[in-house]
Amino acid sequence: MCHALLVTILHNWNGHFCHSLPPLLFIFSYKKFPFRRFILEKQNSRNTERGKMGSNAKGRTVMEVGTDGVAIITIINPPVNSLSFDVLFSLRDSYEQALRRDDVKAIVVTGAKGKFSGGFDITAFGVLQGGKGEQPNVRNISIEMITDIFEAARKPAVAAIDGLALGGGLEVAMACHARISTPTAQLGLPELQLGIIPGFGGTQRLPRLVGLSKALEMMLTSKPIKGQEAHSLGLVDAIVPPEELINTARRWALEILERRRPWVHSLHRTDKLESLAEARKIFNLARAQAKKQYPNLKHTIACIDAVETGVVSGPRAGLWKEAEEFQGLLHSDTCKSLIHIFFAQRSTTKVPGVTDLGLVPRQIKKVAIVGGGLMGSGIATALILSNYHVVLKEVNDKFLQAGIDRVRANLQSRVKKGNMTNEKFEKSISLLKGVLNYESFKDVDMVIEAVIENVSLKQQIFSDLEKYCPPHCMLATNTSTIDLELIGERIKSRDRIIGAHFFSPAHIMPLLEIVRTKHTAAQVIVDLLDVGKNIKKTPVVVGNCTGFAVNRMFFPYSQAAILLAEHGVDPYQIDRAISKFGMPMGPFRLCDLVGFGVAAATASQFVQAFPERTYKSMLIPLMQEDKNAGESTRKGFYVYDKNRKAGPNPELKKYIEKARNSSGVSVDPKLTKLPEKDIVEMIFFPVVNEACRVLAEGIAVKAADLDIAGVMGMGFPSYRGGLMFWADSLGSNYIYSRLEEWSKQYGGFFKPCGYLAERAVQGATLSAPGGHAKPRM
Ligand SMILES: C[C@H](O)CC(=O)SCCNC(=O)CCNC(=O)[C@H](O)C(C)(C)COP(=O)(O)OP(=O)(O)OC[C@H]1O[C@@H](n2cnc3c(N)ncnc32)[C@H](O)[C@@H]1OP(=O)(O)O
Repeated sequence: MCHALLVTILHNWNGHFCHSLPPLLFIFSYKKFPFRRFILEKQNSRNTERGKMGSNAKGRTVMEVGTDGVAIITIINPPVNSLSFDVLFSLRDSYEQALRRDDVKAIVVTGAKGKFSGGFDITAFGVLQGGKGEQPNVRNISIEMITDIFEAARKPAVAAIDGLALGGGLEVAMACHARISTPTAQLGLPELQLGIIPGFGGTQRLPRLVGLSKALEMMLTSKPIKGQEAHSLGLVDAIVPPEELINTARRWALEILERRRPWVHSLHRTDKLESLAEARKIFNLARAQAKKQYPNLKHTIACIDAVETGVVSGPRAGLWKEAEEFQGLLHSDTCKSLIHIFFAQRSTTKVPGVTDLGLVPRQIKKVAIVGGGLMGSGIATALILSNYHVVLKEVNDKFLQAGIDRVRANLQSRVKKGNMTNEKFEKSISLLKGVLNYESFKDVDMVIEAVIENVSLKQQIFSDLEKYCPPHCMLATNTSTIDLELIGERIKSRDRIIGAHFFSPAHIMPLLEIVRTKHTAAQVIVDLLDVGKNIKKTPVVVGNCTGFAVNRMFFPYSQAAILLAEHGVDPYQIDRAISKFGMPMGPFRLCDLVGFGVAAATASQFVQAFPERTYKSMLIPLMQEDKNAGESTRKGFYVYDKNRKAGPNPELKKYIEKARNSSGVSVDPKLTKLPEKDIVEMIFFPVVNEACRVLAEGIAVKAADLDIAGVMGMGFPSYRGGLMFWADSLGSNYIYSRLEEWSKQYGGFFKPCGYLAERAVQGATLSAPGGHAKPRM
């Protein structure tokens, strides 16, 4: 649990997006519209293109014309009806056919299987990002297709939205002349979470439908809204239950044709736009907030710029500006990193040798938790929020009541913030039962032990669990560091033992580190993956070792900072450089937050496990002796006022001096003027080095899992793609040579591992598969 508290704050501060877009009679002219030419060329070479367009290049639309003269165009591209190039070409073809046919009077656009569309096909971003030859340009789709064909159509079109209309999906819907939605459909422009801005006219149409402030909020936060709210904002025109969706939409389309409903071109509405003076104020405020909250990100500002251009110079100019910004952002490191994170997050549940065996997760109905402390009560909260029955066990009434009170407080804080109804509160809390013995464990499907980090206590608990729980019951521990083999030493059914390492507060933090030993049954891993999904966590499956993946990778983070401070780097400069890099806070501020007690205990575990590469310093023990123990004592590397505002500790220099003498090191004049870039590298390259070891030993299945673990567990900036993705952007050779150079000057702490050395010699990336040990099972 060493990083439990740390991780909470980190994540909350991270601010990453883990995890917030003319009625002309159109006569098509082949010569005038290069996009048409592009499409035809693409169609001719479609077979070759298929390979390039990513795995989703199987999409299409189908059109059915009813006796009422309404053409229903349905987008079909499972699983989320994303807009692959195939779908876009086919949508255009269907539209053109509908416009040409005399028996078609009006159009309804919808998505198959209850989903309108999840937006542009993210697997096809690679095609847009280029390669050789002519590449499709989003401007062609946005202006020549969506605006000049769809919105300008001389037959009315209505979007029938169920499930989701996100990104390009909502943008297509906004180009229709009306939108009908189900109440629970999700509508949004989440493009910024991918490092781009909406590119199919979203920056122009959304503000004209919902007003500037709401549109900016929706785009900058990437958060979707539900159909009901979309209706109250004017984004959709009517709300109906799913079974009435298509019929209402087709009737609505005919009523537009008969002029009984307005024929609205969103791009040309102005009634929702604020006055120019008011708009300027909104833009200035949004820019100031974006710069403060996301200082390293350009695309937030680009989004505001595109909206502003449309408001100041008209929507057509806005569309051009949007397309220009989109095209530029596509090639940015931020976009590439965030797209990597998008897929990496979804791939953590694909575990070779486990999830490919055809195992079906068993139903887990009732879960027991041993220990009602901060972690146990957080885990209980997460479970009851997702409708699991929970038995919470403590050793006496007082502790039990405190645990239950903590669960109640966790839920109440949701009610206070308006995120939970009283009814849901009552329902959730009714699922929790407090107990003082193992009686109620006889019919549980899973137990999570969440007591203090004491090996013999845990061993005793697991012996008891084996006695009292049914034979199918999964036996999980929430330990953050202790070897699972040791915990299960006294029991027979070791195949049921698994680590369920939650990060505090467990009901909020998104990461679940699932630890398997070589005995853990694949079925048990599949079961826990399913529980993780149900309680909305991102699981990362890792092997068993001291600190597992997250804590182990990051132990050199604070050690490197202390090493640098002892060699003469100003600690506050280190924290500033690391925060600027994008971490929620620097290592010294973090240490204060976690508390010196936890920091020292964790450090000692790593010193024991990896003595050759831990930097041993007296700095923390010396400060602890004088009751400087971090934020809880209002004195640590910083001093804290009563509002928890941190300021430099004037005595810190003295302690560093003492620690330096005790380590026998001296100030290195070179380091006293260390540039920020070097500070970042000297702190993070040892972390990369340890991550390489984790990979080489098969503790992690793939580098992308470590990227997700670092982003969700430690607050590593997602817009840098995670630790290994970022490292690969610098090159294995560069990292190796720098570590080698520092290890000669400052010792074994920096010594590059064999895996890194090998990759450097080969000129290979650190993330490339192969060459490392089989996953540990
Ligand atoms: C020009 C335009 O303005 C640009 C754009 O439109 S960019 C795209 C904007 N759209 C988005 O950002 C939406 C991204 N998707 C999501 O947020 C979520 O996937 C979702 C809300 C649609 C569905 O969530 P959920 O039901 O939990 O399923 P989830 O596991 O995320 O996705 C299911 C599968 O669909 C894939 N998928 C989801 N959205 C996709 C998309 N837009 N393109 C391609 N694949 C997509 C996922 O990768 C996943 O594939 P997998 O099963 O092989 O791992």
